[in-house]
Amino acid sequence: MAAVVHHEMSPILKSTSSQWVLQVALDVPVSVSNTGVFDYAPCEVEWSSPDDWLGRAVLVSFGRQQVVGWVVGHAAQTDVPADKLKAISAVLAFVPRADGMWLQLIRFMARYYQRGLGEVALPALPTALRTASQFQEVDGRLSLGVGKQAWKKWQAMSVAPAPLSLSAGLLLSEEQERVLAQLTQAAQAPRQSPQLLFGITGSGKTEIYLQYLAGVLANHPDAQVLVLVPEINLTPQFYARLTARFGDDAVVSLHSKLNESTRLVNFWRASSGHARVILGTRLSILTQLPNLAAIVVDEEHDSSYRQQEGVRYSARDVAIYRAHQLNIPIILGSATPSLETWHAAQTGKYGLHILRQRAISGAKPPAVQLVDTNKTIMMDGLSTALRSVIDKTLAAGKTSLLFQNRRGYAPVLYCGHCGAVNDCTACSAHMVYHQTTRLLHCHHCGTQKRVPKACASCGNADLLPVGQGTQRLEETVQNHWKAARVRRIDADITRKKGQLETQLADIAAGEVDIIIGTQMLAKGHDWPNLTTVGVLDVDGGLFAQDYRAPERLFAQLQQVIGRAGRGQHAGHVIIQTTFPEHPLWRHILAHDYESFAADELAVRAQLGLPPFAAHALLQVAAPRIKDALEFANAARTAALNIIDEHGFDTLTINAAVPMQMMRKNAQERAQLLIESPQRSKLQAFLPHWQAALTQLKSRLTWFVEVDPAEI
Ligand SMILES: Nc1ncnc2c1ncn2[C@@H]1O[C@H](COP(=O)(O)OP(=O)(O)OP(=O)(O)O)[C@@H](O)[C@H]1O
Ligand SMILES: [Zn+2]
Repeated sequence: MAAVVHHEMSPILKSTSSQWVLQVALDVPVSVSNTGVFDYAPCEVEWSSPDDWLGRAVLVSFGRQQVVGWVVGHAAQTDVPADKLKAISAVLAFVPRADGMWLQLIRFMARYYQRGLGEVALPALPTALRTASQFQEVDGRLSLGVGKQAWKKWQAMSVAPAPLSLSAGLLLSEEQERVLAQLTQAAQAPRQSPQLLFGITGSGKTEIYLQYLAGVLANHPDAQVLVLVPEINLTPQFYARLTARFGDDAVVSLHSKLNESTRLVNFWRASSGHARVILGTRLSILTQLPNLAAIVVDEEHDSSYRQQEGVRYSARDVAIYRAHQLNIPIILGSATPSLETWHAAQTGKYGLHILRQRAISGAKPPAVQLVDTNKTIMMDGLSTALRSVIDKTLAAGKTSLLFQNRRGYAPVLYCGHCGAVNDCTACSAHMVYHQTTRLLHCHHCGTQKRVPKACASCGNADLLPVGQGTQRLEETVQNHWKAARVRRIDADITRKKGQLETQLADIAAGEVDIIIGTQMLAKGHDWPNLTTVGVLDVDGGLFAQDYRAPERLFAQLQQVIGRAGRGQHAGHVIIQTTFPEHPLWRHILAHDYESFAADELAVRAQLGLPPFAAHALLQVAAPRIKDALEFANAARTAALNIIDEHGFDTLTINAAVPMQMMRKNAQERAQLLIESPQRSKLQAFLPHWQAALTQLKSRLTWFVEVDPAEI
């Protein structure tokens, strides 16, 4: 395993002539350069072999700017004329050198997701390290701008892999013990395969991860382990459990809400091999970890693992590749596995380990009751049954959670006179009325505007907020239960620094009676005092168009239901619905993921949808839909030509169509879906198509998403 060394600040050296050129990956879109790799001459360094350059972060001039890049290869020749070939400006010793495995990972991602190497590789660095202007020349040496203090702090740290200070784990239940033994056994196999830990909510998966990882870390004094969680707001609780078990010095977290200085130090600690336990959100899967020995992906089904900007990848899938590449164990944990993972476990491709009971003895899955809102008197969205359960919960000194997956006050501001609603001018969407800011917000493009005094169409001054969001629910609840301590948790409160932390701390301290929250709250949290959950207004999800909608809704409901009754006290869940006959409820009432998954997989198999097929989706955006469709149709013709020429016979090229939400951010969007029952056929086709698309030389924005989240 690699030793940990501290880097000196690197000298800036002038160029020399050389027999070979270096290939440097830069973060430019694929529409500019298919590969994202550019040739440079080496600058003068103490190393003699071109191999010594591999994996170094460097500063180079590109156009009129200095930019940061990675050296990913070298070659004997270049097409760049000698007088045009520029030399590398400096080697950035602030970035630990990447090893061959990491370069291979980046290559795999670029190929699989059809993007440039630099587009994949550069986001692996904290912003301060990939921004050329942050590097300043002082006395012939490079110094870091904003990161200077962080660098000093890191330089003062011990360079060796951090020692663990291990605390004893909990005494495992029989079931946990058995699963831990199975996982340990699986880790002995000569060829590792992913292991699915399918455990109901509250079954003690986290404790198993901790004890499993303790074993891995004890095996080797340098070993590093990576724990992925889907959401930043899950990191504080998880971090606390990790540091309590492994010691403060051994654990770092990596996510985008850290301040730049902490982010830098944590990045150095992780990428140098110093930190032993790395807790991160999806972006951390790109971090170089020289001694990586095991990976855990918690809530593996969660859609937050999909990167939706820039290179669109699934961090879960990249984690699986990374484990495969290094032949190290990977555990995928979930109470509601993704159907892809479940299918792989059913067919024996992945190991399967099941926890059917709650970890705390006596704790049971909560009783779930459906309330037919057609047949009951509703008061401000709350049924009589729900109100009376909340009354009882309050009287018992316990906590209730109301799940309302829509933030803001009301989703529509409606003119009672002419029926006009307030729509976003840039998106095909209504603007949501927010009472806290007294503004209309577009949840798609972020536009905000003042609430109009009167209807723009007819002048009527009486505009009505219609429908319910979390803010309105908060108001209703507080009016109804005047003495109750009510807290709302949704994405809006996270904008104020520290507010989320305070709210979560209040809840954990048992100082909250009624919690109102969106899906942000639904997962992962462990509050023993929470006994009652009310689910409001999820009917929209029953009839959504996307084929993954039932899977998402089932997972979301299982998660939110799973927050109730985790301690010694029985839980009670009330779901309000206008469609009590919908088949999904049968599985929910029975807490039966397996029957749900079997039904859903049968549908997918019949329709030839993932995991029984692979998808790639072209998305095109233009000011006018006509132009977007024109490009998508040209892309379709190009695809058909490639199939004619190369004979990729199993591919289906669908028609180019406007996207379901056509307008967004003042752009109109079209899409084109390509399907194949065999992933390898689709993968073989994509590079040809990507090259053809680049040839179309359009100024429109377009990209291809491999394994798209939604179609
Ligand atoms: N062996 C054990 N003995 C006693 N308590 C345990 C044991 N294992 C876990 N617990 C406790 O049970 C509760 C639930 O465990 P944990 O949060 O790990 O469940 P989980 O399976 O990760 O749940 P979820 O999927 O809902 O997040 C926690 O309070 C945890 O401390
Ligand atoms: Zn908008």
